[in-house]
Amino acid sequence: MPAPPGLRLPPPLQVAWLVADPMRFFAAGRRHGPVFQIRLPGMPPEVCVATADLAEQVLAADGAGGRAGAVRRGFLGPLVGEASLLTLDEDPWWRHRRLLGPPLHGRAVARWAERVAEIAAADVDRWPLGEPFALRTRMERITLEVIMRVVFGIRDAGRLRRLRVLLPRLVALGGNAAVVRLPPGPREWLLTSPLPQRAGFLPTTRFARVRAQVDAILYDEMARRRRDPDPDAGDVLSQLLAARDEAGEPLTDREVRDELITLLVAGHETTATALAWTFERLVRTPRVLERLRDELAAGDGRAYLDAVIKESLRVRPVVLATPRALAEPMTVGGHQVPAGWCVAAIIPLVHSDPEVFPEPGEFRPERFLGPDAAKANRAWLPFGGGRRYCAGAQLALLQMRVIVTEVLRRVELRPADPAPERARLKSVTLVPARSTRVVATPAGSRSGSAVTEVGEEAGE
Ligand code: HEM
Repeated sequence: MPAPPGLRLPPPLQVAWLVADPMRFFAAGRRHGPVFQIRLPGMPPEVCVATADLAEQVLAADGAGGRAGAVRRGFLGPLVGEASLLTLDEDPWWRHRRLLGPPLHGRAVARWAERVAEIAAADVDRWPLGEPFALRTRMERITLEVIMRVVFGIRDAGRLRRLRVLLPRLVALGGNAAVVRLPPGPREWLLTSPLPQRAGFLPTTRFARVRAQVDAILYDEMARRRRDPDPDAGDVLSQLLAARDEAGEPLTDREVRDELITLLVAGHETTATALAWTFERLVRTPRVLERLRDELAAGDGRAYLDAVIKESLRVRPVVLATPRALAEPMTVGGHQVPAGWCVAAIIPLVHSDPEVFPEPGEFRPERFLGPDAAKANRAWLPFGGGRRYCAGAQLALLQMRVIVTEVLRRVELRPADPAPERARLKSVTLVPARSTRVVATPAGSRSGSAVTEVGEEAGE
C-alpha cells in the first residue's frame, strides 16, 4: 500500500507556511487528495484527512492504539501537568474521563445558565459605545469568569480579583515558546531548581512563580472544601472532590489541580474565540443577524440560535485538527500509516467539503435546519470525535447560547471594518486576526428570549 502523497517542501518551510497562513497551507495539502502528508520539524510525519468518512476512520484510532495525550504532552505538559485529560492516555485517561463526565454533562451544566447570563450581562454593560473595540478580549473576560465561578467555584472576592490577573498570565507564559520548546530535562531543571528560580527575567522562572501562586490558591480551596463540604455546591471542583472511581478511590489533590488547569486551558480561550467568530460572521451577514434577532424577540429562537452557533463553528472552527500518535499501524483511505506516525482530521477541510456543504464559504445556518441537516451534522466536527470528543462541549454550547442571547438583547453591533477577518494560528487554534473589531450601540426596544429557556434545554 502506498504512503499518502504530500507537500514536498522541507519541514522548516512547511511550519513557516502553516504559521503564516494555515488555511492556504492545508488547501495546498488538500490538492494532493483527501489523504495527504505533512512534515513539521521535530515531529513524526502526520497523515491528514479532509472528509467526514475519512475523519471517522482516523477517530476510530482512539480504540486501536491512537494516542491524543502523547501528541499534546510536549506542548501542554508544563501547564496542565501529567494527570490531565489532555495529556493522559489509555487506562489512567479513562479513569479521569469517567470522573469528569458527570459534572460536565449537559444536564449538570444547564443549571449554570442564569449565572452565565449574569456574568455576561455585567460585562456587556461596561462595553464602550460608539467606538471600535476588540470583542474577543471581552469574550475572554466573560469565559474566564465562568471558569472561575462555575468550574472552580470560587466565591471570595479577593481571590477572584487575584485569579483574574494570574490565570491569563499562567496560560500565556505556559504557552510561551521559550517554555514549551525546551527539552523536558532542562525545562524541569529550570522550573524547579533553586538556582534558576533567582533569575526573574527568565520566562521559565516567571512561569514557575505564577504557577506556584495559582497552585497555592487552588490547593487552599481544596483544603477548605474538604474541611467544610457544601453538598449543594454545583461547581465542578466540589463535584470532583466528592467523586470516587470504580475502586472507591478519590482523585488526589494533585490530580484535581491538574484537571482544574486543564479545564481552564481547554475551555477558556476556545469558547471566547468561538463567540468572537460567531459575532464576526453575524455582523457581516445582516440577513442572519436580523433573523436571529427576530426569532429571539418572538421568544422561540432556540432552534435558529443553535443553527447559528453550529454554522459558526462549522465555517470558522476554533480547533484546527484532532491529532493522534499511532502505537499500532493503521489503514486510512487505502493508505498504510506506520506506528509512530500521527493521523489527524483537519477540521476546516472536513467542514468545507462541497459534497456536504454546498458553497462552503457561505455563512448559512439553514444548513442545520433543512432536510440535509442530518448529513451536515454527521460532518460537523468542531469538538473532535471518537473517545477524545471534547469533554466540555456542553458547557461551551451552553455559554454560547446564553452569551449570544445576552449580547443581542443589550447592544446592536456592527463591524468596525467591512472586510472579513482572516484566521490566524494561535497555538492549535484559529483566531480572528483582528480579534473581532466591532462597534456597539444600545439595543433598540426589542429584547431577547428568556435565558432560562435557553439553559433548561442544554441537557438535550
Ligand atoms: C467552543 C469551545 C470549544 C471547542 C471548539 C473545543 C474543541 C475541542 C476539541 C477539538 C478537542 C479535541 C477533541 C479530539 O481530539 O477529538 C477538545 C478536547 C477537550 N476539551 Fe474542548 N472545546 C471547547 C470548549 C471546551 C470547554 C468549555 C471545556 C471545559 C471547561 C473543554 C474541555 C476539553 C477537554 C478536557 C478536552 C480533552 C478531552 C480528552 O482528551 O479526553 N473544551 N475540545
